[in-house]
Amino acid sequence: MRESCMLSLTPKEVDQVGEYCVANTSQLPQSLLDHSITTAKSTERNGEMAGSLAQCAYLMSTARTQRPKRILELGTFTGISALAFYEATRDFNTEIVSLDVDKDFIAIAQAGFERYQATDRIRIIEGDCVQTLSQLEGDFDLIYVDADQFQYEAYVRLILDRKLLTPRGVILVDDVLLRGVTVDPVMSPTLSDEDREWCKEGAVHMNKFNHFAATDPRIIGTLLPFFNGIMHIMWR
Ligand SMILES: C[S@@+](CC[C@H](N)C(=O)[O-])C[C@H]1O[C@@H](n2cnc3c(N)ncnc32)[C@H](O)[C@@H]1O
Repeated sequence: MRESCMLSLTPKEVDQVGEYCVANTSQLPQSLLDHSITTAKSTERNGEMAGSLAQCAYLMSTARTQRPKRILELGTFTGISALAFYEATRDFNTEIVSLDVDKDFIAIAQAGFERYQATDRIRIIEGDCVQTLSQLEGDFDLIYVDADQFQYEAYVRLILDRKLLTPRGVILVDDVLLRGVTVDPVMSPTLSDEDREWCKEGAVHMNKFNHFAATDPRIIGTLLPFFNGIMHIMWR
């Protein structure tokens, strides 16, 4: 039984698999294809912080299944995941609220939303997520957590304590495996020393977060071993 193992790939092979997934995925909208190029050109390290097109397709399918009235995103970056939610929810008139602290990223995202005429349903709130979550009102059917990885537990605790998630809602928390370094500091041999140090620092917080998500009595947490690790959370 090895079906829970992630593929062991070199960075080049990861890109190849990503391209293959996109080529075999239905209807990725042109806005996302274009915005992924804009993101790669306008941010450091080829827009590495952005969700991949394959991951955007996964977010779109989840949003379509959930048929949400409201989506909350923590971590806008250049807006590609928010745009994915927007495209997926054209039939549901979903309101999308996206949080980020970085003015420069927000400006790129906002320009993209204007270019793709998505400003009618996407609203960005600028500020630190912990502060914004402490004041945000309303409830959300889908919450995507993709901001400061050191703060994940604080984010999800606030979401639960403040009942920002609807009774049948879903929280998706990105990057919880940190290229496998959350599991074992020597995993992913092709990681650079710099990236490994960063992942090792994050892993301390991520291990605490994953344990919290798996054991908090209010929720069911399921750690999914795809992309960079996704924690799927719903009310128990
Ligand atoms: C991984 S990126 C988000 C990627 C985006 N969801 C996508 O798929 O393209 C993380 C984002 O979180 C933002 N961020 C980091 N710390 C934050 C904080 N404390 N509060 C709000 N946003 C934060 C960063 O500015 C960055 O844009």
